[in-house]
Amino acid sequence: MAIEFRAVSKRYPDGTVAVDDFSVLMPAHKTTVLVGSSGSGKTTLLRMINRLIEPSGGVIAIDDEPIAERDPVKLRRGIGYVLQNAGLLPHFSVVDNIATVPVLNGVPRGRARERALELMDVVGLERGLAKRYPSQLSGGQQQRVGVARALAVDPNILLMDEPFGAVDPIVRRELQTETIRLQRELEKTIVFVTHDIDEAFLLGDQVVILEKGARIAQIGTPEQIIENPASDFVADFIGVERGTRALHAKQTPRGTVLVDAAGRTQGVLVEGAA
Ligand SMILES: Nc1ncnc2c1ncn2[C@@H]1O[C@H](COP(=O)(O)OP(=O)(O)OP(=O)(O)O)[C@@H](O)[C@H]1O
Repeated sequence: MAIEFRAVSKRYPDGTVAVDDFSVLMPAHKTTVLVGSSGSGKTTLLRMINRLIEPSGGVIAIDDEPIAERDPVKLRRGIGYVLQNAGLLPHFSVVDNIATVPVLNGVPRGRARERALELMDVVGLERGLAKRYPSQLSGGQQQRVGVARALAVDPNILLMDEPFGAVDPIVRRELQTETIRLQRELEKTIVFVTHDIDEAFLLGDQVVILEKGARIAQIGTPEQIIENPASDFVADFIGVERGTRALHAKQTPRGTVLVDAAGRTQGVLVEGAA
């Protein structure tokens, strides 16, 4: 399902303009990443898709149907939502956390639990963890439960708000890889919020770089943005002159290698490839 923002704005009651005239098409079955610094309006954009926040102006449409005309509860049934701290219910076991929403929707408990176990397989959680409580899981495992729970209603759309912000870098990398695998297998339309540009480039088919007021600094594939940053702001934000993206060629007896700004060799230059 494609999601389209048409001239959407959001002004909070205190006068803060969090989103100012935002228009973007998020294609079906692709991952769109919203990336920007703190306060740029990413979460506001995301939460307008499932109507946890109502826009002050403009239209948001899913497959061309404006969501303002849809019943919010029914709308949310088709949309999975994953949050940074996983948002699990502390007194519910893993399996019941995953099964909660289907049970609320009327699926018999036994059937919902069965499906929850299947979803544990999908997100790479051992079924042996099913009876544990969230506090008995690692941060990475909790996040996987959060993803399984979001998938439990079999949504076409998955909203992910900094889902891996609170886990350590190694687990984060694992979860990122899992997200790419899940996307390939399940073909959901994913909207992913992060302030980490590397995560954005890794996961995004389409990356939207935001400035304050959710103004679009650049939108494109990771390749388009890296190869042709639209402004000094974007060049600076994506770090074209720093870290792993600032590569220079170094000659070695066996050929040319590429070295990043920190002096680490990142790879070998293969002439004529790609
Ligand atoms: N309920 C609210 N009332 C007033 N202002 C708000 C409210 N919620 C968010 N804002 C403001 O709107 C702007 C955008 O906030 P939002 O949470 O969407 O940004 P964000 O890019 O997700 O930030 P972060 O990365 O820190 O989560 C900020 O200036 C924020 O202070």
